[in-house]
Amino acid sequence: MHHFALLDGVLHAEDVPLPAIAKAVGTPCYIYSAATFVRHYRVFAGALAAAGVPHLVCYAMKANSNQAVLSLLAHEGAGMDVVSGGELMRAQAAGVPGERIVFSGVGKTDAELAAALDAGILCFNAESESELFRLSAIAVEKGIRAPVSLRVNPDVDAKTHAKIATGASETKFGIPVSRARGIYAEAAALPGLKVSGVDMHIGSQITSLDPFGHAFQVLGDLLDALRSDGHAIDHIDLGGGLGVPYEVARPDPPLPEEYAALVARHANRFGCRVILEPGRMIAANAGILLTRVIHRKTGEAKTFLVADAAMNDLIRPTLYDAHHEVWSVERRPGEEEPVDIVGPVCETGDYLALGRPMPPVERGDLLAIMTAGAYGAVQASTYNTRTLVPEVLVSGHRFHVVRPAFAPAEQIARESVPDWIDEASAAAGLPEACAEERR
Ligand SMILES: Cc1ncc(COP(=O)(O)O)c(C=O)c1O
Ligand SMILES: N[C@@H](CCCC[NH3+])C(=O)O
Repeated sequence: MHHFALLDGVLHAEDVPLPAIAKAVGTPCYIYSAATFVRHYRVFAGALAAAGVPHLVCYAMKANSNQAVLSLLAHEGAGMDVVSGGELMRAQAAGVPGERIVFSGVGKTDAELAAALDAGILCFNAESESELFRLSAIAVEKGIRAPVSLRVNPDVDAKTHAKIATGASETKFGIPVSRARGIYAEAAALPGLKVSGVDMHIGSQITSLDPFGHAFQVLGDLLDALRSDGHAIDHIDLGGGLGVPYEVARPDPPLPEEYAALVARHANRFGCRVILEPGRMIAANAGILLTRVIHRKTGEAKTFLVADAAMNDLIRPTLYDAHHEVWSVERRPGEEEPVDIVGPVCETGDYLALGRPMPPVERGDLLAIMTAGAYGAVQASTYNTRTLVPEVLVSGHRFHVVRPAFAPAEQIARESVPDWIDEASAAAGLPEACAEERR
């Protein structure tokens, strides 16, 4: 079942026609399907349960951290993977108990480590010796021991876009597997730490099971070694990274069920609880970006559709050459022709799709940028003093604005001009030539 589908020739989100949302909320806006979020979570967790793997799915909220989305998943029993004090605060605000939170990231500050200790989180996924020392010291001050895993870098090629591959030895992430035993021994000797797991994450939008299989093998070997060194490992965190189908014309990445079967094959050997941190898999196809065409413009050799959404709203095409399908909300009859779908931002790289075959599209038409539920709204900015677009959650016939727009007037109102600004201008002085002229 697809929750974004044509009904009587009009694209709907669940039971709501998209033009109705455009009318009520304006464009551009992000629109999420509650049922799709829930279904994706259940497919993941269900496949592991069916395979008899003791597990916890910690949704990687960096993909989409809207409070409504988090509340929905928390209600399903999901745990959360957080990467900042801000995300930790979000997990807590959504009612996720500490024992279902893991904390990833290369740069946790003292304040963030302390907040997570106070929250009683399940595990710190540490990424350096320096972090281990700080975490131990802060835990000792609090008179507790911090549960810790080391994020190990298995040095595999995740075969994904270079900007989102994390499992090769030249990235900033994790510690090299070759040094893991030594650093685990150091961790175990620190008074504020309790070694409890092993962690990895090799990258994102991974479209083949091979890199995962390879990495699970490396982790399994390490786990055996760590146990023989006397560490009591009670869980293994396999990270996230499973890709989603962005392109109709490309072979689909493995299904969550196939991924779960691979996890299950290794789980026996691991002999402990398995934690997974899927982000994109849960969120991507649960959301779209709705935009309206402002102008249709014919260039020398091309046709441009200038949409009201731009790279500041969805940066994935610009940043990763990412492909998002674009659908007309109400398709007009006629031949397809290739067009560039661009935004109003003053950057040549501001586009949503290039050379894309589209049916006839006129000024004023609505377009849906598909598979935009993950790494969409969370990566948006107000560049060019554009509105941070609203987010809308749909369930059945209902919809709700789960984050209102952040408009230019409010952006300006948040800034502050010091009362000495005129003096600052005088204090800057004039360059010689300029001063000459003014004499
Ligand atoms: C540590 C960690 N866990 C989980 C994820 C989620 O990845 P994905 O959205 O590809 O499932 C990421 C992002 O790549 C990550 O850095
Ligand atoms: N932001 C990236 C994914 C980054 C993964 C985060 N560790 C994307 O849109 O594909």
